[in-house]
Amino acid sequence: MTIEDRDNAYLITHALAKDTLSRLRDVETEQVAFRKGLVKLGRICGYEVIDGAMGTEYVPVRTPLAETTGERVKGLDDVVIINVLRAATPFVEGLLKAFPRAKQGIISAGRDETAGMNEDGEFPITIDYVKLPEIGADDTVIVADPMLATGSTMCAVLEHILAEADDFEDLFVLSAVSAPDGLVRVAETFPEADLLTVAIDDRLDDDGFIVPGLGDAGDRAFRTT
Ligand SMILES: O=P(O)(O)OC[C@H]1O[C@H](OP(=O)(O)OP(=O)(O)O)[C@H](O)[C@@H]1O
Ligand SMILES: O=c1cc[nH]c(=O)[nH]1
Ligand SMILES: [Mg+2]
Repeated sequence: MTIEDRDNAYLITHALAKDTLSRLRDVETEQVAFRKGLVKLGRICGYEVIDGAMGTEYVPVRTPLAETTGERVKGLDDVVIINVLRAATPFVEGLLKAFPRAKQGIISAGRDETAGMNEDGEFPITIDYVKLPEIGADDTVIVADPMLATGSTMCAVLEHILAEADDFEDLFVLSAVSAPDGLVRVAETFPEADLLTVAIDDRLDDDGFIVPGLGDAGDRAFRTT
């Protein structure tokens, strides 16, 4: 099974998204610029979700001069954004500029990197904090994590979400950079989700890092090593 076979994985192709990601990839981009870049990318991706998936409806508008008809985005208030701690935090800050009234959830999920990848290319994932808002049938749920590497974190996160909510309008997994293996793992395991990513990179290295990728997004944004 390859990405080309999937009908639930999509590339975000906005030129500014590609430009911003290229700056994030640059090893010379330091913490503040890196964090701001993730915020910017989140905002662009949010606009792309609105443009590609949400549609508009006609509404009456009274300007200072006349009655007219305008357009409003459908379902803009029925959005749930789930922040996968920690690297998604600046990414979500940007998404919230596109969805300022979104309900927000948090899932703290981390790879156990000392355990390493198993023979199936998965990491053990520790989830130690989950706080989700109520998810309703009209809600568009966006699960944000800039990095989708082996997909282990996202699979664990989606399992949690789907255990609490199985009725929603749409479920999007939004990432900046994905590795082919992880993307396929998540797309196959969760056919009810649509996967959106700005780039699909070449491969994972032996430590489970995306190559070329952008390094450790959490460490670069939070200045830890
Ligand atoms: O697809 P996977 O192989 O699971 O890898 C992706 C995960 O790795 C990173 O988180 P990390 O565990 O480094 O935590 P952090 O965000 O706190 O740095 C990243 O933010 C993803 O959550
Ligand atoms: O390349 C990777 C893989 C997982 N997490 C990251 O931050 N970067
Ligand atoms: Mg990390």
